[in-house]
Amino acid sequence: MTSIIAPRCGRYPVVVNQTAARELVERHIATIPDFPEPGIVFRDLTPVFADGPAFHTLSESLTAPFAGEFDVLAGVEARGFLLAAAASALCGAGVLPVRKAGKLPREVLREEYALEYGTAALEVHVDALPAGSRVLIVDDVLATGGTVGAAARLVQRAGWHVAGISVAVELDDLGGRAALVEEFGDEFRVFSLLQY
Ligand SMILES: O=P(O)(O)OC[C@H]1O[C@H](OP(=O)(O)OP(=O)(O)O)[C@H](O)[C@@H]1O
Ligand SMILES: Nc1ncnc2[nH]cnc12
Repeated sequence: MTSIIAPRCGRYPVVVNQTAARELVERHIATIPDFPEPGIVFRDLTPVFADGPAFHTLSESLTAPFAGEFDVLAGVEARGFLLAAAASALCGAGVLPVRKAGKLPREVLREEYALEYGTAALEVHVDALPAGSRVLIVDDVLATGGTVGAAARLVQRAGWHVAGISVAVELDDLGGRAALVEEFGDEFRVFSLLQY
């Protein structure tokens, strides 16, 4: 059993039992074959978000392995927004919204990337954070790694530091972790609560 001490609102520690977290969250994940297109096995976390204890536990479990190592949580639109916002409220960190292209009103940096089912682009405001800010990137699913890889490149191009990547679900067969290691080496840790 792995237990991790994590800061809560910077004042007192909370112990996260990652084994219990894994079991609770896994019970609420729905698996949908052939969505959004034939051949894709979709891991749907909306039932996790709908269950108070499961969502709370998941949000704590994503930041616990990086306790003391980050200043801000980057949430990737759209599902990553939910996790970053919930986790930030629990640990006292701010949120950096990493948005799909064309949504942010001021000067942006943009990174294009490939998905398991398509291509997309992400953006951040170039002046969103002070130089050197330590940014923990959170998302629901790590599949090919295209999304969090693009988010990591944005963080680095903006002059911030990638404190790590933390996801609820890692799809092992899609090679996201290996792709991140190939691009970034061992610059930062990648944590996933569940693997399929
Ligand atoms: O590792 P990858 O191959 O990049 O895939 C993972 C990404 O795919 C999904 O987002 P999607 O782009 O479908 O957008 P959504 O959150 O708006 O549904 C998921 O929420 C991750 O962000
Ligand atoms: N198989 C999958 N399930 C849920 N989200 C995803 N994002 C990319 N691939 C996915």
